[in-house]
Amino acid sequence: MKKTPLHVVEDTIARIEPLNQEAIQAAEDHLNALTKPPGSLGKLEAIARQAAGITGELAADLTGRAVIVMAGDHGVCEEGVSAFPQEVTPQMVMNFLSGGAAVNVLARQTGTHLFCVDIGVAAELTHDSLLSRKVRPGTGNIAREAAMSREEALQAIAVGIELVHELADRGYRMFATGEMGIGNTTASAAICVALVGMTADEAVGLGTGINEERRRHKVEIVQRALDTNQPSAADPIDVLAKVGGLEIAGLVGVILGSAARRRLVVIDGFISTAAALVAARLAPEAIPYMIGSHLSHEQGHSKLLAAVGLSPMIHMDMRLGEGTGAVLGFHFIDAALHIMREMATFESAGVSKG
Ligand SMILES: Cc1cc2ncn([C@H]3O[C@H](COP(=O)(O)O)[C@@H](O)[C@H]3O)c2cc1C
Ligand SMILES: O=C(O)c1cccnc1
Repeated sequence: MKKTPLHVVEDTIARIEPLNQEAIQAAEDHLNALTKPPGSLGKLEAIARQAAGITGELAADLTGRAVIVMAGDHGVCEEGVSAFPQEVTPQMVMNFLSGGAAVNVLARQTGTHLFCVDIGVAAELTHDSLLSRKVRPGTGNIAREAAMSREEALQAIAVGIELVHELADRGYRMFATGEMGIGNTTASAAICVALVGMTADEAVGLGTGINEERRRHKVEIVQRALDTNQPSAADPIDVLAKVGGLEIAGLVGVILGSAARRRLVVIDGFISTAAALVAARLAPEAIPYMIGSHLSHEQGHSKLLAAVGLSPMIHMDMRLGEGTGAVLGFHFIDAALHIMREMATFESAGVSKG
């Protein structure tokens, strides 16, 4: 009998193990034997320790890597919350599939395979490389109704989990989260208000580039979404279903699945971090498998990252999404692993210790 989405989610969470402390200690000992003052490579050292704790290896080969771009539409677009129309979502999906989006370029530079999933685009899409896993064609308008049912939220999480299992079985060892969905900074801001306790004004940013007047309107819409739906802060799936998004739910699954399969998962910007927060609230044991990539220019990202317990690797003033920041972050993970593999030790180089 096929497992229900609820079982898939529960089994996945139950499988998440703590990091390998012995491997972390071995990485720490190796880092301290290298020709540098202890700790002087900062976050590169933290990444090396984390990668060791996840993989159980001193310097794992993480060349098999994928960015998973979940695409879904948002009913709340009818409230005028984005600078761009909803049709851009399917149009960008086709752009990902033909290799022309920013994330494609950055993925190619880091040897990353891109998988694009239609988990909820409000248009019929067919393409040989598109993973068609539509749970429903777009969410409900959260200013008036729930984004989706609880069952649909669980189904979308299960889509992400099952994809990670499939890719992990095919040899992928590291994942990046990516998304496309016009209107999804509104849903992400609503998640921040519901789960972090930020005010709508703190959580709402400019998204694709609205002006301050439209941002004020977006704040009101987010507040209305919370007043209408009354999500329960104690129940992350309730929050996801009532004010979230299908692509956000899919990414919750990607993150939980990565943790269950002991894969490092690099979290992109504001929207991906909203998914990371839901995953963290469902399964705090998944947090050690996550790495924050960059600090998005989107207002609220810094508080959101802190709520998950992540510290971004880079500050590039980016505010695009798609997985761009996460894939860029792969360069730094590669840098950390090269240090582990190639640097001389005090002993091998004949350098005196302090
Ligand atoms: C051409 C284009 C490409 C994008 N790639 C990612 N996003 C980003 O912008 C959207 C969120 O912003 P908002 O909530 O303001 O709509 C998401 O689709 C996100 O991935 C894009 C947006 C546009 C216009
Ligand atoms: O940080 C992000 O992910 C982001 C910010 C603005 C618009 N789209 C994505």
